[in-house]
Amino acid sequence: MYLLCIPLPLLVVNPPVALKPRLRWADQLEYLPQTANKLAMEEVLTLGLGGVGAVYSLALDLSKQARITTVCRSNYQVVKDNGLTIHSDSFGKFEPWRPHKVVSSTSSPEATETEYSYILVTTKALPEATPSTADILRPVVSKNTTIVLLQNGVGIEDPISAAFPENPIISCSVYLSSSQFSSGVITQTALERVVIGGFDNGVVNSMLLKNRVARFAELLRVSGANVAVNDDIQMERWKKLLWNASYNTYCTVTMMDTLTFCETVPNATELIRTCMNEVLAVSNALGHSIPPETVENLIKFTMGNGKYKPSMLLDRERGSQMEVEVLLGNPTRIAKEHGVPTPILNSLYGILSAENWKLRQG
Ligand SMILES: CC(C)(CO)C(=O)C(=O)O
Repeated sequence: MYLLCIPLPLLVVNPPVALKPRLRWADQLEYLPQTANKLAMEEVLTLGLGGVGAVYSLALDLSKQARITTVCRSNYQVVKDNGLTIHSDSFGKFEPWRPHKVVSSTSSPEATETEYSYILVTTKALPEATPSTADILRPVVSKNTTIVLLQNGVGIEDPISAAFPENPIISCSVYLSSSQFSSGVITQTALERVVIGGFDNGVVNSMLLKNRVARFAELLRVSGANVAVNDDIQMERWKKLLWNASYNTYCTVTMMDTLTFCETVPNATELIRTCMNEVLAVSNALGHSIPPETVENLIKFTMGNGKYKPSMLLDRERGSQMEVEVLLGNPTRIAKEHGVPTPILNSLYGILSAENWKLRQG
């Protein structure tokens, strides 16, 4: 059993950034229906029903204020016939849990007949994959849809925002120890925490975005989820990247869980620390203020905890594509644009890109 609890320094929510100028009355009125509809049933579509997708779909369902349609691919038949078995330390045991509707694709008539207020994207973030996530979403995104990204990495919002500039996007930093070890059976142990915030693309009205974030947070909170709202969600994403760009990558290269890597590789701590400091330097160059002691706190915490297999290692073991672009490719490109040297991240990017290529060859 692999357990991981995320240390407090990683979870501490920053104080809100400076208040934005107040909207005029007329602008506020325009968005009043969002508040007036507060208790209306939300139509929610979940793309991807693995560990993260299943647990947060269940959570939204438990709010009794959301009707869940799920798009399933590999587990479509199993979920359609039997529902999902979910054993969740946070939300309880469900044998089975059934979404309102199960569909096999976003373009199927059963999927497109509904207008969704929220679409949850919980698939792996693979910007290089075809069809792109934006293309998969296109048939089900309508004028009033808010797109919620529950994915790892940085820069993940850009392609979605480019495809749907008028739709609010909620970006989420998810800490969830949950996996689908066999088709349709999901296990989630102690860790459950999500930090959410609006993605400001300069097009979507900021009051509308704030309302959509608040409503989504409320839905999760009602169900008992551990949710926090942070206006500086990008800082949260970079903070999480400290862990993902170091432990995910070294554990995957060595095919070792965190503890085995730390205990058997003589310079493990030095490797992790250098990697985290590179991520910190890029994040500083972007103007995010992650406390520097976060690095040592994360190392101390991870070394003092049990064996844990990061998601990237699980992907490699399954022979699936790994999130190399969003955990390493985007950060190294951003580093380059800002003149920040990242030799360790660059070399991990090269090595893991090669591994991804080999996985694609089968
Ligand atoms: C934080 C953690 C460990 C679980 O959500 C993760 O992001 C991963 O395994 O990739």
